[in-house]
Amino acid sequence: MATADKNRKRIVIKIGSSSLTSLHGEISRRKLERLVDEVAELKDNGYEVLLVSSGAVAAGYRKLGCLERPTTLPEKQAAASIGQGLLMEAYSELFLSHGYVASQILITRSDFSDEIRYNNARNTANVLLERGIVPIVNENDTVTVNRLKFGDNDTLSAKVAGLICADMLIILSDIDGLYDSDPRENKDAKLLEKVEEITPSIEKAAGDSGSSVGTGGMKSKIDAVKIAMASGVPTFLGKAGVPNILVDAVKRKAKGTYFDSKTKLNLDQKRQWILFNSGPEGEVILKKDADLSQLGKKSLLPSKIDRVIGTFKVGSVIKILDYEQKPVGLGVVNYSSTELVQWKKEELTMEEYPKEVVYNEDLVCHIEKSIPVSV
Ligand SMILES: Nc1ncnc2c1ncn2[C@@H]1O[C@H](COP(=O)(O)OP(=O)(O)O)[C@@H](O)[C@H]1O
Ligand SMILES: N[C@@H](CCC(=O)OP(=O)(O)O)C(=O)O
Repeated sequence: MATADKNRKRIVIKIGSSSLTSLHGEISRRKLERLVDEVAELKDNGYEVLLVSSGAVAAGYRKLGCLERPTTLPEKQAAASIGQGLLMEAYSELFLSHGYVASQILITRSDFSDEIRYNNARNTANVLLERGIVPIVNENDTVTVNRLKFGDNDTLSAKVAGLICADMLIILSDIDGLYDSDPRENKDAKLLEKVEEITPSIEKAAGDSGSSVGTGGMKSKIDAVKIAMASGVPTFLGKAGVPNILVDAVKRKAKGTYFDSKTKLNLDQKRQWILFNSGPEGEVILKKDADLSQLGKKSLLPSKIDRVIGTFKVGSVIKILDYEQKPVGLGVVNYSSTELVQWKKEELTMEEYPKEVVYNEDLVCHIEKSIPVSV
């Protein structure tokens, strides 16, 4: 996908809590320094870099008076409130020592489910990147509620990489890539150097748990990779702290796992927003004879709708279900649920409907089962 300045490659780097902390779960200055040195080297080589950094909770919990990383949401939020400032202070100082300015962007899931705020976030990031700043993104932990959290920064980093049309997403973790089974449980686990498709066996290999300081584990990294792949962003997963890992990763020489989509879904930004961020509000069920092969080629016509479920307004994102209620698409609807229900009752003819139910350009369809949808 194209970036704003074609000559400058755009890289998003995600670093997890476990790669920024000491054995006791507190932020390690040495690890932070090493990361910033490497990011600065990429900047020196002409790359635009956006960093998605975890670590707010880790940086703050001791000062909150907790002996260990807290587990309750209010305590984590309070720790993040202390730690985020400290983390940014350290990043700003370290980047300045290389002659680069760092900036902070805090995002919640609800910022991304609002299309206007989503687009604003892109505009802000674009200005910062084009002016040589290093934006540092984290979830706005202090205000998010469990139900509406990204929860882990892996998913957030993939959504941000799609948002700014990154040329590459680099996920740095405490492990040197994806293995064919959890290396903690199987010492013979093998590193997968190249992955073109997230198959069920890869999902199984990733399991579901992470380390004691990270929240995501390998599962959330694979979910993130699916989003990045669908958005056309090649992704690398490797170990933080390995010398030259960032420069080598962009040259495709680093040890780790490279994820390159074979299917090239390359969703445009509107469709990325619909699929990964919008949060559908209602559903329409298609008629039995609706030709599903036309979905995605043409706009969705009122005559294809059998039933309307739930309440939605003009401009909401709705799920499109086939006759057997299997999801076949998502799209921005041009009518409210009240209008659609009423008009169906009145048996309006096609000519009496002023427009299609969902325009083709506002519709994502044939959603591969493997892609996590924002529902
Ligand atoms: N198939 C797998 N390949 C690699 N790591 C795995 C796999 N399954 C589980 N893991 C575990 O996932 C951990 C990385 O996740 P996590 O601790 O959340 O990292 P981070 O803090 O970097 O987000 C690894 O340390 C590893 O123990
Ligand atoms: N937003 C949280 C990060 C959540 C988290 O732990 O993420 P990760 O380490 O990437 O699994 C923080 O800054 O502490």
